[in-house]
Amino acid sequence: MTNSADTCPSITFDQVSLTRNNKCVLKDLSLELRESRIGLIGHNGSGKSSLVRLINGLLQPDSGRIDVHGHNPSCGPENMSAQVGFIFQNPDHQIIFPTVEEELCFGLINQGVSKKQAVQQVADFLATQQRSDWADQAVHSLSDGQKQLVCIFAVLLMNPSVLILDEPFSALDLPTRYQIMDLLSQLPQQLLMISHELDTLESFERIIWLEQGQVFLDGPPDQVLPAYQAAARRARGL
Ligand SMILES: Nc1ncnc2c1ncn2[C@@H]1O[C@H](COP(=O)(O)OP(=O)(O)OP(=O)(O)O)[C@@H](O)[C@H]1O
Repeated sequence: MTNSADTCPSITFDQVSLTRNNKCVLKDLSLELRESRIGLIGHNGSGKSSLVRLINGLLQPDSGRIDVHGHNPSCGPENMSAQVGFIFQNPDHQIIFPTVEEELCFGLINQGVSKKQAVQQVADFLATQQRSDWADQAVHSLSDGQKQLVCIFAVLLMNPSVLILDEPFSALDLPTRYQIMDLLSQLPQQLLMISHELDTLESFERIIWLEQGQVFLDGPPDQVLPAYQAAARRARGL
């Protein structure tokens, strides 16, 4: 994935702590995120998904301050949807409506666009993606990769300034993964991506490795990714 922008407005975490189920998940975390392509890695349970859910207000911190391009996510996910687009691992957790057109219109209508205008915007957008034939399709008739594309399209139609992807490739075959990586690489938005597939992060500008809710290593991919792989091998006694 190539970088499509230099630096972005900042996402700032200032001494943020988060507890879930009486367990400290993030500890006094301070981060300044300005790069346009940032990867988040770390073992299961290290706090990656929790961290990104703080950015769009799906979770609220116990203490500390978060600023997302000048917006405070304490206003909740509905109010952050214009700033932050969130793409989950499993598209079935995101898709609500029976047809692609209805699914894509939903966010726009929520933003106050009239139904007629939303339908037109969706048609125009699908045309730019050479997917006009998808409008009337039943979402359940699409493959997992195509459903993931629908989720990405739905988010892009809202034109957020930040895109968060939480393991977006785990259910996809290689050609579909490459297709989506190609699409993402061309976007002007700031992009934060959690991935266990390290090759998808190789061209990012910055990789943050979380361990037990704290930053273990933070730097360019050619430093952080090999260190992470070496640690994983050591942990397996290899
Ligand atoms: N829905 C939840 N309710 C309560 N606690 C949760 C929930 N999800 C996660 N946690 C807690 O938060 C901790 C961090 O989880 P999180 O999902 O942020 O980690 P992660 O690094 O994204 O893991 P993974 O790579 O497995 O997705 C977990 O160890 C767990 O204790």
